[in-house]
Amino acid sequence: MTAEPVSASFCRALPKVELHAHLSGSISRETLHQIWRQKKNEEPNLPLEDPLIGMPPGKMQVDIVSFFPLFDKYIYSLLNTASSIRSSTLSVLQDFADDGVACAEIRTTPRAVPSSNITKDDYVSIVLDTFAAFNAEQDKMHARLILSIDRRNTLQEAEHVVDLALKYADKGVVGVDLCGNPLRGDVSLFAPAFSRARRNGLAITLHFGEVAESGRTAELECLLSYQPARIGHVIHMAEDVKKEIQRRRLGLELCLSCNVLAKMTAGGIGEHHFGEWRRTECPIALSTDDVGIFESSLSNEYYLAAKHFDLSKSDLVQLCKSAASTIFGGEEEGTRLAKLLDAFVASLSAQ
Ligand SMILES: CNc1ncnc2c1ncn2[C@@H]1O[C@H](COP(=O)(O)O)[C@@H](O)[C@H]1O
Repeated sequence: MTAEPVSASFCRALPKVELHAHLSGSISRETLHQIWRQKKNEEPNLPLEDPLIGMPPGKMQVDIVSFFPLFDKYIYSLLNTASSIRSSTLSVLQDFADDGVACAEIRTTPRAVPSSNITKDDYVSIVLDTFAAFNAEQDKMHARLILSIDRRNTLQEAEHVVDLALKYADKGVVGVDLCGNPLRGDVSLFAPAFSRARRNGLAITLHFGEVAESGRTAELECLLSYQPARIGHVIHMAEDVKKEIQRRRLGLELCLSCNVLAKMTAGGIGEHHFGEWRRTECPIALSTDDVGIFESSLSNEYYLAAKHFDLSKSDLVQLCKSAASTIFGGEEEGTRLAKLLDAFVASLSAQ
């Protein structure tokens, strides 16, 4: 591989693996705008502001407190019909594929839309049908689904998410996640739900230590007792917890721009904890979290990592391999990714 510095086009061409992306947070501003325009045509008195004005591209200032209400108060009001859920899902998949993502495990929280007679089950089925149609149409990117339990859920709601994940496991659901506002909820409630998910073969990923308040050892030990294969963000925690993560070699889904822009970490990209974790044996999957909001694509995340941590082209290929080693999508998909990465390296050497 050439020793030239990493370029943006190299990062785009790299066959990448996206393992931590929230579906509704990954919708581009332009797609939200189009959905808004269509609704506004149908309903001129629509009380919602144009997303290009309400969430101005390149000028959004969000922190962990102002971030979550964006979904409940705004984005979900736009995604309230089967057709808007379908078209936004398709645009997210297309955007990841266009960015050179070869494998995407995208998560979403089952959401009922009573005004359109959409149950949580219908929602998952609409999303999965869109994934299936996308996967069938092209061979560049394979998309799988992870269902999220929201920290605000009751145990009964969490059990329903697990029911849906099991019901649709043979249609592309590969795991269960715990997400939502880290300043809310009691994660210990969900033990029976995660235990059932695991007993039935679903892989588990958990948002982990996103803010100091959710980084207390009691909470993190509880989360580790759910036997996650991967954990996301992994910012705030005591040294003993870090050691346990390393002992288990958990897969780490790390989101550079999201954490810096939402001020979940102190300092800039160069101070991100990616620098610390990359010296351990835990596989790392650089991920975008919510590219629709933070506006940094996965290839840009790789570019930023190269720039701020002095990584070479072969370091980035290794990073992709490390992400591929921690997918939930199974051995066959792992082999496909390994071949893609080998072919990518071979094509560079041939140049
Ligand atoms: C800082 N990053 C984050 N931390 C925790 N939860 C997050 C998140 N970003 C997004 N979500 C969760 O994902 C939902 C939107 O996508 P879906 O409707 O599920 O597809 C948000 O409502 C929130 O619960």
